[in-house]
Amino acid sequence: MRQRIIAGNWKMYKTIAEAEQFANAVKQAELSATVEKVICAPFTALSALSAILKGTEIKLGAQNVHFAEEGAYTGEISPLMLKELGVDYVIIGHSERRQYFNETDETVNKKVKAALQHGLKPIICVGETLAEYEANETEAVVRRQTEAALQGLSAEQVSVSVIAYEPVWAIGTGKSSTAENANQTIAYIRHVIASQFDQDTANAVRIQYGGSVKPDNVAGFLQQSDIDGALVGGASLTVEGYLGLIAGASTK
Ligand SMILES: O=C(CO)COP(=O)(O)O
Repeated sequence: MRQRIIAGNWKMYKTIAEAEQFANAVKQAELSATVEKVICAPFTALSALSAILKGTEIKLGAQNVHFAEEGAYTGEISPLMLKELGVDYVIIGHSERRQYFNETDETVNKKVKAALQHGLKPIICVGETLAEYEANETEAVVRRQTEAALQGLSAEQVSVSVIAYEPVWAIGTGKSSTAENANQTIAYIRHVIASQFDQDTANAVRIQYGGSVKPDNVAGFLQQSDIDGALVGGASLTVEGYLGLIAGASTK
């Protein structure tokens, strides 16, 4: 049985003070132990959050990482720096980074390998654009992105990774995919992994859905056969929203 995982992707929101306020509020709450809980915060807030959340079940994630340990890469953050901050997960290949910052399937693969090499668990984002969806290219796109991201990994490394299927047309729009359609695409991604590696690895890897997930729809996604969690933007920014997502993900 795969453990459910809810990750909040705060994107470029929350100053350190706002992040501290959020963390101090959430750590007071009774949280379901069955769901793995992650907050992917801006780099600037990671140190403060690490101190506040130490000893709680809430894990820290980053939203990007460079593939080099160090070097002349102005503005970048290395896996070593994230590990030093107590970060467990790192989002790699988010569609906003593919769209605005030239992230490619090749750089995603390099970053995934570097993250795993330094003990970070990648949350690897795949998903089609609206144009690709309307052209019935969803499966071709997620196959290409998944195979490229996982190329050269061991079965064990894939098993500890997380994939996030995020149809770009559902991100920030309020128009999520249906639970059934999301499950169909995620089952296809699992099939791709079974072909690239083996069925046991495909059965072990956790695959999230992301794209307008809210406390009032998260349970519907998690009740699907192949969906193991959610990667959530907007709804994870408030304490009430984040707690609601955890509660919704805890229902059978
Ligand atoms: O991009 C997302 C998470 O990485 C989804 O964002 P929303 O939940 O705001 O649609």
